[in-house]
Amino acid sequence: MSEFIEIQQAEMVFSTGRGRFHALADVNLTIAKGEFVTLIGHSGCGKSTLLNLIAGLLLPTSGTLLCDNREIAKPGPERAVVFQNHSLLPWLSCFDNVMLAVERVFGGSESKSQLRQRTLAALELVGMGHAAGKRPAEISGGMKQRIGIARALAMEPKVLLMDEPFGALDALTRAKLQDELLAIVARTGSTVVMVTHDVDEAVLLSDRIVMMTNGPAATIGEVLDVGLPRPRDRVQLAEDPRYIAARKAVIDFLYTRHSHPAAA
Ligand SMILES: Nc1ncnc2c1ncn2[C@@H]1O[C@H](COP(=O)(O)OP(=O)(O)OP(=O)(O)O)[C@@H](O)[C@H]1O
Repeated sequence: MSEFIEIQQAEMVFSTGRGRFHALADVNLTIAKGEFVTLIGHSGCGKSTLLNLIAGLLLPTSGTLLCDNREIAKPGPERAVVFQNHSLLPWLSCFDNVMLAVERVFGGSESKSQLRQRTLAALELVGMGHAAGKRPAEISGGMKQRIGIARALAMEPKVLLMDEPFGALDALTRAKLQDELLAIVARTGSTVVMVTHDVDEAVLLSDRIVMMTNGPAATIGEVLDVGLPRPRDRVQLAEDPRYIAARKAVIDFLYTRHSHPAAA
């Protein structure tokens, strides 16, 4: 597989009221097209900072980030982001929330009816066609996250960037959306980079798990090749020795070798 996202010697230093804060140092990572990569690490280690660098929402203090051989200099529709808190516009219907993004990307080249078709197709993809006319306040948290994912997928991004997309959901809704995401990614072949705190989520979804050390100057400690065949079934995996071994490797990294300073 070809290298699609390349992160070379990325470093992030924030200027704060109390001086400079060295968040990330020496981050090197390449992600192939169609790969599903999760970033895992303790709270505050810099997962969101790294995701925001890939999104172009932040620029590195030094180092280079490339997407499809182009330097990442600002946000772009080829790198769609799904946040933990859906970020839907409350005064617009679900349909219009998705349509807004579709218009931004395809409005210059497609007719209104093509744009509407794209919007509906994205809502159907996440099983939300029936809620098209509802406002965000009228649907559940899990449904809002689905709309956020539909909005991102509707832009046909080269890369889907997800920052703890299921973090605010109850365990059952979370499991359902994880399964749906697996099915969607299998269908679309999307490249995904996702931040999570959840070891099981990381093992279930990822091709590779990027494990980050604690900050300041956090970096990539290890990268685990999950190597489980797809399609993946959470019930069967629960007893699969390869799943158990992958889970243990991440837990060892997080709680034995890099336990959180606050918990030590
Ligand atoms: N804009 C900013 N200015 C100053 N410091 C920042 C800024 N953004 C992040 N930081 C600091 O950089 C470090 C990494 O933050 P980041 O949000 O990337 O961590 P995280 O691993 O995503 O955390 P969590 O899992 O709790 O969401 C933290 O110490 C944070 O306080």
